[in-house]
Amino acid sequence: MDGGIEVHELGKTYAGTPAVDGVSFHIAPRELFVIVGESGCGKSTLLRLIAGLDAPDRGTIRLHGETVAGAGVMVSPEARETGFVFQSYALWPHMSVRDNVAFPLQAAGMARKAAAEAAEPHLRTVSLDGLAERRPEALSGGQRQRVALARCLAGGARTILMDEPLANLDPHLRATMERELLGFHRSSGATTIYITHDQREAMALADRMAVMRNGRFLQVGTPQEIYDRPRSREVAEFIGHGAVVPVRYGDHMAELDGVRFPAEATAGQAPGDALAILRPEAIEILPGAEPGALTGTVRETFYRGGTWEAELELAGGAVLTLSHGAPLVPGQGVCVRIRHGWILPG
Ligand SMILES: Nc1ncnc2c1ncn2[C@@H]1O[C@H](COP(=O)(O)OP(=O)(O)OP(=O)(O)O)[C@@H](O)[C@H]1O
Repeated sequence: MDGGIEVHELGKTYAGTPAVDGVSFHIAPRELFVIVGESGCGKSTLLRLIAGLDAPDRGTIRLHGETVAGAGVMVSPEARETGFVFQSYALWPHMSVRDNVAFPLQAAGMARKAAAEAAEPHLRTVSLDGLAERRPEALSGGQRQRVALARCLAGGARTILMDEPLANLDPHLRATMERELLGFHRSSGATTIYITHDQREAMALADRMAVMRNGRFLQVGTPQEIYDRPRSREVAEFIGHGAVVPVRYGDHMAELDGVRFPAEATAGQAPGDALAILRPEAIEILPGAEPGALTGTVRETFYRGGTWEAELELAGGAVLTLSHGAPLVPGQGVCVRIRHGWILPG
């Protein structure tokens, strides 16, 4: 049975400080699971434990139904049927593109010529068939990335681990490579774990994602769940834009500066003082004052290419984040309506 990836209570401590601190999760077969978190939160350590490059201090890892780490078991990286795509690309510099892709097949015992032929369809998949004779040094960053992907395909990896693979690329190439990575993941049939510190990239790619901090998972869910219903202030502020403001909550409504607006909360949320996350797209800018409107003064503005993002300080002191299709100017008075908010649990 193909059980995907199952990780239970995994822990790894370096010099008395936990880098991975009791993490448990289950990734379904063929899922693309993204782990996002700030530098130093433990993402790479977690990936290295799954790859078998490091041994955990506690917990278990099962890959596709087989225990590969834990309870006295430590399966070598080679025996885990795992492909890596790391930032450093890790291509063989003295081999051509074709030989790099054919390498896992040769390592598995296939003759050189047969391995080179078997590499061809994988080179075509990543559109590198025209560059097969080149050495990695004569490729762009994005092309090297694609060689690493083709090598994963050729190796028949059932688990693909990607550690910030797009970090060295310029923004335009990143967007192209994101599309290619998604296509690659789907055609490979592999279960993929992708780590990044870029929450935008995480949301664009993930079937489900985990937000990691201090060696732990703060929340696991689809990008939309995490964006719309963050479990804590930390998650709300790390994922997407928006403002966390104090409100009074009760009966599916929140009150801010004497104005009530619809608010969702987890079942069992007690009425009373609470914190709400208000996303920019849930705040409507009105042509003028009207009942149920809040008024404020624009503080900072940022042009985001086609839209203006602004911080609006309300009369009561709370600061909202707005997004608007027309220029907003610091000092300008603005009336807004809050369409809905999410009450942070607690
Ligand atoms: N071999 C090691 N020896 C000692 N400490 C380590 C080692 N590897 C990682 N750490 C520490 O463990 C913590 C987690 O590191 P890790 O590389 O997993 O973080 P990360 O989230 O991948 O960060 P980045 O995004 O910067 O790569 C950090 O505090 C790091 O300094």
